[in-house]
Amino acid sequence: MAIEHKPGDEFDTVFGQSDSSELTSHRDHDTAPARIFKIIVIGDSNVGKTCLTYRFCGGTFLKNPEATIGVDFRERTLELDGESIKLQIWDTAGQERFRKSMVEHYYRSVHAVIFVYDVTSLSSFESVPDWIEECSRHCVGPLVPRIMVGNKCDLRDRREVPTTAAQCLADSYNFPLFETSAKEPAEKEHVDAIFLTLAYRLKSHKPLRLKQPNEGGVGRLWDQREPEAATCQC
Ligand SMILES: Nc1nc2c(ncn2[C@@H]2O[C@H](COP(=O)(O)OP(=O)(O)OP(=O)(O)O)[C@@H](O)[C@H]2O)c(=O)[nH]1
Repeated sequence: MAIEHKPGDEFDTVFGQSDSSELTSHRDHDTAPARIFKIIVIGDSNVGKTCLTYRFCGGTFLKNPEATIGVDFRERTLELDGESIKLQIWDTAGQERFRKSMVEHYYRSVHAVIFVYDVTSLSSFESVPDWIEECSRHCVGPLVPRIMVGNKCDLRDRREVPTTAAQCLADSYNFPLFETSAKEPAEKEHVDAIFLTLAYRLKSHKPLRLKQPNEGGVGRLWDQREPEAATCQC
């Protein structure tokens, strides 16, 4: 079941079934435990979920990633306004055969969802509503922040998904949209900023605006409203 979290909540028990001792780690400088947030990254196979999460948690572009089987976990602890926040990123498998036994685990007690598509693959973009529907089927409610990320923007000549179409779809769900590249070194800070935006959102539960480098309208105010039926007229 999705959790509505408020400032001051603690999430130490969220991963009660995990065997990771990291999850109970505490801040070095005092005794307050870091709040832990589970973020799942969802989307078709090959869109770059592993590379995006690796870029954020490892700082570099992962060359020759292998298809994710089940789930890979990555973590990064952030210091936000003096508070230690630990993001536990669940890099999920895009291939059905590698994910079907794990789906229930993906969505259990999730705090935020990132839907990834590949801007050079129209089919990966067209799959986004199916991923959103799967998410809804697993009772992830409107108070769980969700964002859409179009990856592989470095492949400018191969783009198949126009920003306008992506923005239209994102608007129909009231999700913020970001376009980036896990590969392009110049986008490193932007990848960080996307995850940071989520982290601030989770921490404060308040609307937050991320300024994009081009200010082209991609990346905007969060809107908690859940549309009754998402429709994209584009
Ligand atoms: N040009 C470019 N290639 C990328 C980018 N991100 C990932 N790739 C490549 O896309 C391919 C798939 O990347 P992954 O990160 O493994 O994709 P995935 O979505 O995790 O795939 P699954 O584990 O099968 O679900 C790899 O060959 C990556 O090198 C990017 O931003 N730009």
